[in-house]
Amino acid sequence: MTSAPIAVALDAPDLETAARWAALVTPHVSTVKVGLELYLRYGPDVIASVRGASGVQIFLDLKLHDIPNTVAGAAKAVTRLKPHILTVHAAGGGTMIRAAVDALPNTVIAAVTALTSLSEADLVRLGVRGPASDAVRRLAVEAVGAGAQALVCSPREVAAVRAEVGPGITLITPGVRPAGSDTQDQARVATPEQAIADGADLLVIGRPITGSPDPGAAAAGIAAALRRVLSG
Ligand SMILES: O=C(O)c1cc(=O)[nH]c(=O)n1[C@@H]1O[C@H](COP(=O)(O)O)[C@@H](O)[C@H]1O
Repeated sequence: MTSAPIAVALDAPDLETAARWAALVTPHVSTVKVGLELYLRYGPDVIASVRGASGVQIFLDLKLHDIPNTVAGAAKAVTRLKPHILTVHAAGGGTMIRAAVDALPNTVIAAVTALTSLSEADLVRLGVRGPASDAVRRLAVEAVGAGAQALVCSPREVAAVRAEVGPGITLITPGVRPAGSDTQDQARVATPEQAIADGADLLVIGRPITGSPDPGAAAAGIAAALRRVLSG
């Protein structure tokens, strides 16, 4: 059975917990995501701990956002970790995104458009013109034009982004919540089934899995639901 297109966000306070979660979910999912919490506490060694002996893909979510020269240097600094995916903020602009793409040719550079924790009203207050989906599409066009092979957006915009960028770009959606589960600090959310039906290629899911008493079973349950959508 192939693993489901899910990146489990290992947002853990300690390495032991992250490695335990990774071991429990990797039979069911394609990818595990290491973000700022783990990386800033433990540094690059965290990657080997969560990768373990499995063939799971590593999504390194550092959301780089700086001038092009600094982003290029930061991207080169993680080369030896061989991440499958590395995030940068699309708002850093095309030249910055291109710098990351050129610095890490064997890694998929994923441009984060508008954080899923921001509501439509938040975005307007921050000066974003028009609906979120328009802003996300503008950022997506900029990022793809600069060579980004993947985009991070909310599942609410994924269909509009797909229509804009076509089939060749990997669309990654956080802000995913199984029906009835707490949205917590996420604002622009949808269910896993809806995200996949609307064209997402990889779902980032953290607390609905890692906050469960049995993260392995939670991952297996969502993976089975996705398989039903994908085969239907
Ligand atoms: O780049 C990301 O992965 C990301 C972008 C975004 O817009 N929203 C977002 O939630 N994320 C990440 O996705 C994960 C979502 O976790 P949960 O809200 O626990 O499912 C976290 O690790 C976030 O850092």
